[in-house]
Parts: sequence; structure tokens; C-alpha cells
Amino acid sequence: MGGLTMANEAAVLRGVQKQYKNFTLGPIDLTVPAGTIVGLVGENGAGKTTTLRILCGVNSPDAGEVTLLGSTPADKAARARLGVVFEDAYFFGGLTAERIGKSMAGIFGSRWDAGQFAAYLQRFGLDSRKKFSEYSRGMRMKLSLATALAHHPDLLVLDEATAGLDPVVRGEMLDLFLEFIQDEQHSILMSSHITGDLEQVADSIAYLHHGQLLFHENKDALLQEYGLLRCRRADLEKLPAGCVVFTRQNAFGCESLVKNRETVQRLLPDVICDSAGIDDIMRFYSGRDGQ
Ligand SMILES: Nc1ncnc2c1ncn2[C@@H]1O[C@H](COP(=O)(O)OP(=O)(O)OP(=O)(O)O)[C@@H](O)[C@H]1O
Repeated sequence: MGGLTMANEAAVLRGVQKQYKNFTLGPIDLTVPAGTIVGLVGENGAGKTTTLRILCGVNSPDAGEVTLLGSTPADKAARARLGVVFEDAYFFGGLTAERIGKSMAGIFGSRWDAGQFAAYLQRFGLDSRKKFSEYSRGMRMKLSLATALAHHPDLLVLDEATAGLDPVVRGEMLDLFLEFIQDEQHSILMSSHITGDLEQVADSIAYLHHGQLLFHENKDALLQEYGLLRCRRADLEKLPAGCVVFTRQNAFGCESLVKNRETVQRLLPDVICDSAGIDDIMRFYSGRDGQ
């Protein structure tokens, strides 16, 4: 897949593993090509936050290597070129946005762009004199994003950053993400349960399932490849091995997630094979767990 083999990579995880008491992540191989948005999806507890934290250097892996912006997450200079928004990474409640901006200027030095920060606050409709504790959840996410963007990062790592935002604001954020990667030098790795958002903006989708990366594929190819087939069980037997990912049986027949939608449609011309969304793909892969 063209987009995933670019030489210019914003981040690379190679053989990354992390062991918690009741959870094993990896080994994970994942590349974030420069100039792209990679959407990270997976069920609750699949390991998305753990992966993102390792990539940012918040946690270290038990095994494997992380390359961040040509260096390692331990490198301060590389970390300064990283913008992060984690769902639970909030500021001290008593601080106003104005005060937070001043603290960030102290942390990021010349990289901090006070004018850009003020412009984002205005664009997001945030009152800079209000205390963080007085902001709504959506406002907090917006402030976190403004903060992440105002030091001109090359890579944005977003963990559920659009959760809790209303559809209009979410739309604005997605536009902003697309603007951010426009020059092909900036990249985004974002986890989200709102798969519709990723269908809109992501170039590729990485699917984590029980700590394992099931696939990382170009989004358009993925949506082209998978299909939802409603048919009789006898029809499924006409399909080549490996075509059917999982089948749910109901009172009216079968519903299957299939790969190679074109082949399926050719072999079963009388059966309709609808396109499958990311939600469908996840739902059926999860369904296989009980097999
Ligand atoms: N510090 C920790 N100590 C022990 N277990 C942990 C720790 N951090 C995460 N885990 C475990 O790792 C697993 C993956 O958690 P993680 O937060 O990465 O999942 P996630 O995909 O981001 O989930 P969600 O969609 O619910 O946010 C979970 O079983 C969690 O309990």
C-alpha cells in the first residue's frame, strides 16, 4: 500500500511489547508515515492508550524499539516536536487558559507561539480568563488541543480527543486535523471510538484487538475490501477459504463479514454484498473471539 511505505516516517514501533498483570500488548509493528492521519481503533481495553503512551515516552516498552521523529521518545528535542492530547491529561483546575499559555511558554520556549494559541482560543470560542475547572468537558478537550497545537508540533498524538465534543465542534476539529497534515510534513496518530470521524479523515486504520495489531491498512482499500453479506448458509459454501471472517446466524439467515468483496459479488451475483464500515469490521472480528 503506497501510503504506508513512504521513507519519511513520523513514528515507528518495532516489536513493541508491554506486559501488565492481566494484559499483554504486542509485539506491535506500526508505522505512522509523514503527512498522514493514522486512526487507531479497538475495543475498550485493547491497548490503544498503552500504545500511544509508549510512543510518546510516557511509558517504556518491555521489549522492542520506538522511533519518534527520527529519534527516540527519550530525546527532549524529539518530544518538543510532539503534540499530545490524552483523555485524562487535564490541567490544574485553578488555572485560566491565559495562565496555562504562560506556563507553556516557559516549557516550550521559542517553539511556543502565543499568537497562535490566542488564535486557537478565539477559533474554539474559549474565554481565556475562565478557570480550567469552570470549562465543560468539550471546552477542556478544545483547550488541550489548542495547547498541543500552539508549539507547532510535527506529530500530533490524540487519545480520544474528539470524545465529548458535539458534532459541530467535532466537524471543526476534523477540518483542523486535515489542515494540519496538508503540507505532507505533519502527521497525526489518533485513537477514537467514533469510527465515523476516522472514516472521514484517516488515511489508514490500525486495529488493535486484545493487545495485538490485527491490521494496519489504507482506509479506502479497507472499506473497498470488506463487505457485509446477507445470505443462506449454503451460499457461503460457494466462497473460497479465508473469504468469510465471521458469520452471525439469525432467524432470517446469515450475516457475514467477508473479504474480497468483488470476488464475493462475482461468485454470488444474486446476493447483495453491502460495503462494511469500520464498526462492522470490529463487530465481526470481536464476534470471532467466542469461536
Ligand atoms: N498501569 C497499568 N497497570 C496495569 N494494567 C494496566 C495499566 N495501564 C493499562 N493497563 C491495562 O492494559 C489494558 C489496556 O488498557 P488501555 O488503556 O491501553 O486500553 P484502551 O484500548 O485505550 O481502552 P479504552 O478504549 O477503554 O480507553 C487494560 O486491560 C488495562 O487494565
